Amino acid sequence: MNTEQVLEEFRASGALREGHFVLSSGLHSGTFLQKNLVFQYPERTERLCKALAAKIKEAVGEVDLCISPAVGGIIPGYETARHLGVPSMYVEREGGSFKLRRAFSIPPGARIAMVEDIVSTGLSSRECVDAIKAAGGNVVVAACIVDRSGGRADPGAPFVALARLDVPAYPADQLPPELAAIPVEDPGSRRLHG
Ligand SMILES: O=P(O)(O)OC[C@H]1O[C@H](OP(=O)(O)OP(=O)(O)O)[C@H](O)[C@@H]1O
Ligand SMILES: O=C(O)c1cc(=O)[nH]c(=O)[nH]1
Ligand SMILES: [Mg+2]
Repeated sequence: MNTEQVLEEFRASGALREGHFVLSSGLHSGTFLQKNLVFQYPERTERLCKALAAKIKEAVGEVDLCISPAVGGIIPGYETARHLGVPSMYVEREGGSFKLRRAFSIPPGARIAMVEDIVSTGLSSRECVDAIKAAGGNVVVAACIVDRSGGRADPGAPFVALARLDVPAYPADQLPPELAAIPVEDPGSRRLHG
């Protein structure tokens, strides 16, 4: 699957949103990939994650386990794991930082694929990779459906993206006037329990 085919799944789901969004990182953008609108469709999710699983295998060979950052990573992590024929776990925020909870435990020596939905700055991916390492895991690849950083993000492990875009994002005090004129939405979960 190439970037245009991935974007077509987002467009057809109404998931390619224009407006004024504050991103997980705190940066602002006029474009938001509302992946949950794609993941509500099992067949679209299957197509995307089957392709991501193949790309992971091509890049690093067999893995033993997928681990994703909640909330957005849970569905693509599970579906990618299904195509890789391995288990799927997730980390979730506890007091602001990602932890492996729910009695999940990492088998010794497991080769782990960290599976993220969208990468913007790479911060959430790095936090997830760090949480996996803190739980004793070996992350051999950081994979995502869409990297919107133009390849500049560093997720903290060898990086595989199914699609790659370069979408502008701005600090709050450097907004272009056309963006500043639009009311802001905060669609993610990072600040939900603040
Ligand atoms: O590369 P970054 O700059 O970290 O941005 C990408 C992250 O932002 C979103 O998560 P968010 O924290 O908004 O919550 P969600 O997973 O519940 O959507 C998305 O799911 C990624 O995890
Ligand atoms: O950076 C983010 O928080 C982000 C960007 C995006 O396009 N989609 C998303 O779910 N999160
Ligand atoms: Mg997320």
